Amino acid sequence: MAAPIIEIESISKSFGAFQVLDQLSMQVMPGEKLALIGPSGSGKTTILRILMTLERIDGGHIRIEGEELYHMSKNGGLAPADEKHLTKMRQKIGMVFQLFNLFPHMSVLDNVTLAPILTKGVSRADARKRAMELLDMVGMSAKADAMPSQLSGGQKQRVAIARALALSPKIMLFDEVTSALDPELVEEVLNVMRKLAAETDMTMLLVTHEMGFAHDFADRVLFFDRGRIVEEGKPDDIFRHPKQERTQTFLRKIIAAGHRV
Ligand SMILES: Nc1ncnc2c1ncn2[C@@H]1O[C@H](COP(=O)(O)OP(=O)(O)OP(=O)(O)O)[C@@H](O)[C@H]1O
Repeated sequence: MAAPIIEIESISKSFGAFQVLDQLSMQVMPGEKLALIGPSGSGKTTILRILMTLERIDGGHIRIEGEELYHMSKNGGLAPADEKHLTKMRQKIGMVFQLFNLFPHMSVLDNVTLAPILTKGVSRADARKRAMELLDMVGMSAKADAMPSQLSGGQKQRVAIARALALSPKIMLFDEVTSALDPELVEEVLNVMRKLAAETDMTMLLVTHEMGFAHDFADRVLFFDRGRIVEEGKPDDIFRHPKQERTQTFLRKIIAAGHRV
């Protein structure tokens, strides 16, 4: 049996007195498509940010392909080891954020080529060639010379996906990537994600409030509440036959609000 690509072991994280994650453990297998669902504030986004080393952990272990992501630092506390290690680990993971985070003063093409040129030393010509392939894949090659301000939210998000893919990560993290979009733009972004799921063997972790999409997309769904995994299973088990009362209550509210699960 293959080894997990991500191993999270008893991690804890507090912001001041507020404990967001409480001894959380989970494993992700290579190529798995995972949906993280649950009420607001349950810690889903924090997990993605910790994997991306945008937040530190207070305790526990995270291993990516068997390699420790955080080490005990000289002044105590767990932190990414050093710049070199951090760069290497970060290249394994791409993240797409709710608010796109494109560089506003750079063209679409420059947004996508920047990281490979800067962090991997890829030549400008090679970076452009790869960027155009990726922009084509997300249906944005015609806008390669446009500036982000000239794009719709859905277009920006598709560029952000191409940019995250430019370092050829093995793991992609999607943090509520459609929640800032007008409803008519949601589907174009979800279609790109469907395509990625179908055509690549990347490991994908998705934090979402789109339960219908999570149901179609995921191999496994994790339901979070107050920094813990309350229930996990195949989408049909979680969405059609949730066992835990907290999962049932959460889904009842979603359905009552008129959403598909
Ligand atoms: N940098 C921070 N400083 C202080 N508190 C924070 C910080 N980041 C997150 N939090 C708090 O931690 C809790 C968990 O946040 P997180 O974003 O992980 O939840 P979530 O499950 O992703 O929620 P949502 O679905 O609303 O995005 C929230 O109460 C949030 O306010």
